[in-house]
Amino acid sequence: MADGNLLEVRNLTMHFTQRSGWFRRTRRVTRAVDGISFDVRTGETLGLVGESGCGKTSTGRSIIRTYTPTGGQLRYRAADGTEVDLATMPSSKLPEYRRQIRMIFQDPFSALNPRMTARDVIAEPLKVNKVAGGRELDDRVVELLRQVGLRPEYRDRFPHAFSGGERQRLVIARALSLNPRLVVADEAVSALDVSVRAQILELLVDLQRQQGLTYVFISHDLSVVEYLCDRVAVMYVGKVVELGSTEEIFARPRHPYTQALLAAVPQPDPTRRNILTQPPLEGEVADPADPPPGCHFHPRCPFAQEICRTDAPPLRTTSDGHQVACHFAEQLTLDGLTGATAGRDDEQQA
Ligand SMILES: Nc1ncnc2c1ncn2[C@@H]1O[C@H](COP(=O)(O)OP(=O)(O)OP(=O)(O)O)[C@@H](O)[C@H]1O
Repeated sequence: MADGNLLEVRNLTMHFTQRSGWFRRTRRVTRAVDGISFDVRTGETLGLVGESGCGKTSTGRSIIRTYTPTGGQLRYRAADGTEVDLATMPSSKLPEYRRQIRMIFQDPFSALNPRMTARDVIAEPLKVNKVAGGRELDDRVVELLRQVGLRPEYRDRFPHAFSGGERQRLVIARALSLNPRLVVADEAVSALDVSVRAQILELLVDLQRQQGLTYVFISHDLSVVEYLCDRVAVMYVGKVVELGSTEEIFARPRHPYTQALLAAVPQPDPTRRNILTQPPLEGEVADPADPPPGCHFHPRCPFAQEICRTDAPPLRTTSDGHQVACHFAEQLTLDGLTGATAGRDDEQQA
C-alpha cells in the first residue's frame, strides 16, 4: 500500500444476482458497483457523490463488509500496521476490523431502537465487544455523550425524547464508542434541517480533528460535500467517472455528469461563476442491471459522440491532475466542448 493511505479500493465490484421464473432460470445481475478504484488517505474526508442508485451505499456497505464484494480488493492498513484485504477476509476475522471501521446511516429514527435508552444505545457495541463493563462502561458513555455535545443526564432518555439533531448525535456517539479509525457516513446529515445540519457537520469536523478520524462521506448534496470533503469521487451507474481534490472538481469539473450535477447546485455567491452553461440533467439514471453500452452516461450527455456509444472510457489523469472517465475530458471546458467535435453528433447529422 502507498504511504499515507488507510484504504485502497481496487476494481471493487458488488453485483447482486436475482433469480426468477421457471426453475429460477432467469438471472438478473445488478452491477451496483462495477470495478471502481480509489484511495482513502489517512485523516482525509473523501466524498462519494452521485444521484440515487449510482452505487454509493453499496460501496459503503462493501467497505464495512455488511456486503461481501463480488470482486476486487479493499486493502486496509489496520491499527497494528498490518495490511489486510477486507474484500476477501473470512467472516470469522471481521469483528476486529468492524471495530475500526464504522458506518453512520442517514435516518437516525430507524437506526435507533425505540426501546433502548441513550445509555443502552451507546453501551451496546462496548458490551458486545467486551471493551468495557460496570463503572468503566458508565464513564465511557458519559464521555461519549459529552464528545457529541449531549448532556450526561440525557443517558436515561429514549430516542423519541430527542430532537432529530440530538438523535444523529447519539448515532455518532454509538459509532465512535469503539474508537474507530475510518467512519463511513451515508447521507449522515440529509434528513436534518439546514441549521441542525450545519451543527452536525461542525461536530463531524471537530471529532475528526480531535480523534484523527478518516471519513468516507456519501452524499448527493454537493454543497455539503464542498464544505466537508478534501477529495471527491463522482459515481455514475456503478463506476467512478471523476476523482480529484474538492477544489479542482468544483472549479474545473471535467466530466459532463459532474458538470451537470454542479449546474444543479444553487449558487449563493453572486460573484462566483456558476457552472450553469449546461442544460439541466435530463432523464433517469440508467438501470445498473441493463446499462447502456459504451459510456453509461451517453444517453444523457449533451456532448455524446459515436465513440461514446460503443467504447467505455477508462478513468484517465487529465492535464489538471484529476481523473476523469470521458473520451473528451481534455476538450470539455465550462463553456462546453471545444474544437471541431462540439455538439451532439446526432444533431450535427440532422
Ligand atoms: N441488496 C440489493 N439487492 C439488489 N439490488 C440492490 C441491492 N442494494 C442495492 N441494489 C441496487 O443497486 C443499485 C445501486 O444502489 P445503491 O443503494 O448502492 O445506490 P446509491 O447511489 O447509494 O443510491 P441511494 O442514494 O438511493 O441509496 C440500485 O439499482 C439498487 O436498486
